[in-house]
Order: sequence, then C-alpha cells, then structure tokens
Amino acid sequence: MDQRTSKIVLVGFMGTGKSTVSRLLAEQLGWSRYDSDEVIEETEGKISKLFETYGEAGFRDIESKVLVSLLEAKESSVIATGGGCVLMEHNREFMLKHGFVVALTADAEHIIERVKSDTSRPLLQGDIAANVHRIMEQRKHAYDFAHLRLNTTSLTPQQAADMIMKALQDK
Ligand SMILES: Nc1ncnc2c1ncn2[C@@H]1O[C@H](COP(=O)(O)OP(=O)(O)O)[C@@H](O)[C@H]1O
Ligand SMILES: O=C(O)C1=C[C@@H](OP(=O)(O)O)[C@@H](O)[C@H](O)C1
Ligand SMILES: [Mg+2]
Repeated sequence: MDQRTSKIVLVGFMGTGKSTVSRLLAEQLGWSRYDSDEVIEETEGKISKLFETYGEAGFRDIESKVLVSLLEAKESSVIATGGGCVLMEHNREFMLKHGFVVALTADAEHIIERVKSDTSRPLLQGDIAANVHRIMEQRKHAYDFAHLRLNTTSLTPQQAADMIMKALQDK
C-alpha cells in the first residue's frame, strides 16, 4: 500500500453495506468519502440508464475509470465501490496497491432483506431473491483478494465500522 496517502477501499456483494459503512468510517477518521456509484451518477447519469444504454460492459468501463481516479487522488479517503468492480483484475490490483481493501460479506437471506425494496440495482431487478443467489454463486470467490474480510450478517453498520477501525489500529 502506498504510504504517502491512506485509503480504505470497501468491496463486497450488493447490500453488504459498503455505502453505509463508508459514511461512518469517513466520519470517524475525519477523511473524505467517495462512493464510486455516486460519482458515476453525478458525472454520467443514473446507473440503471447507463446499463440500458451501454450494457454492463459499458458501465464497467466507466466504473473502472472512476475507481482509478479515486485511488490516484492525493488525499486520504474511504472509498465505497460498486459490487462488480472487483470483476476486473486490473481493478483488484489497483485497489491492493493503493489502499487497505476490506471485503464486507453477508449471507444471501440478509442481503435479500436489505435490497428487496430498492430498485436502483439493475442486475437484481425481476426476481430479486433468485438474482441474488445466482450472482452470489457466480462471484463466490470474487472478494477473496481483499486484505480483510468482515461478515456483517449480524452486525450493525456501526459495529462493522468499529471493527474495521480496530483492524486498522492493529495493522
Ligand atoms: N450491517 C447492516 N445491517 C442491516 N442493514 C444494513 C447493514 N448495512 C447496510 N444495511 C442496509 O442495507 C441496505 C444496503 O446497504 P448499502 O450500504 O447500500 O450496501 P452496498 O453499498 O454494499 O450495496 C441499506 O438500506 C442499508 O441501510
Ligand atoms: O454488483 C454489481 O454489479 C453492482 C453493484 C451496485 O453497487 P452496490 O454494490 O453498492 O449495490 C452498482 O454498482 C451496480 O448496480 C452494479
Ligand atoms: Mg453501494
């Protein structure tokens, strides 16, 4: 990890709490916070529209560019990524090089409960439960590369943030 600046990068499946926990962590650390999905929506438009117009591959290209720019910025920050950005090897390498990468996990049933009334994730629309199970199976090892894994199934977002803070102090 580049020692000139510090970055905490949260990765994990949709609904594991990356966006939520990143807010708490950034507040606790007094660091900036970025969420790649929010940056994309501010600069390029709604994620569902981007999937419609450019397909998933087009969205991934935009996402990778945003991720690289956030990781290269010379400031300490907490970065919440979208759940699929880990699918590109280059992104995984870049995250490991520039930050402390924390993978949030949760079991499928809790994830379904957390995301079922949210229509903002195009990959989950339709039969949300079936889509969660199918994509989780496809990505079952996708988050294994992280420096740290944290199962949030029975944690509140604050407890998850506290455990990440503790891991940083013990590092
Ligand atoms: N540890 C948790 N326990 C219960 N609900 C959670 C937890 N973390 C996040 N949530 C809720 O789950 C939903 C998805 O969280 P979010 O932070 O958007 O996940 P992600 O960014 O990983 O997709 C939100 O409604 C959030 O409030
Ligand atoms: O896992 C994925 O492929 C995606 C996750 C989403 O972000 P969250 O993980 O924050 O839900 C968002 O980037 C997009 O809908 C695609
Ligand atoms: Mg998110």
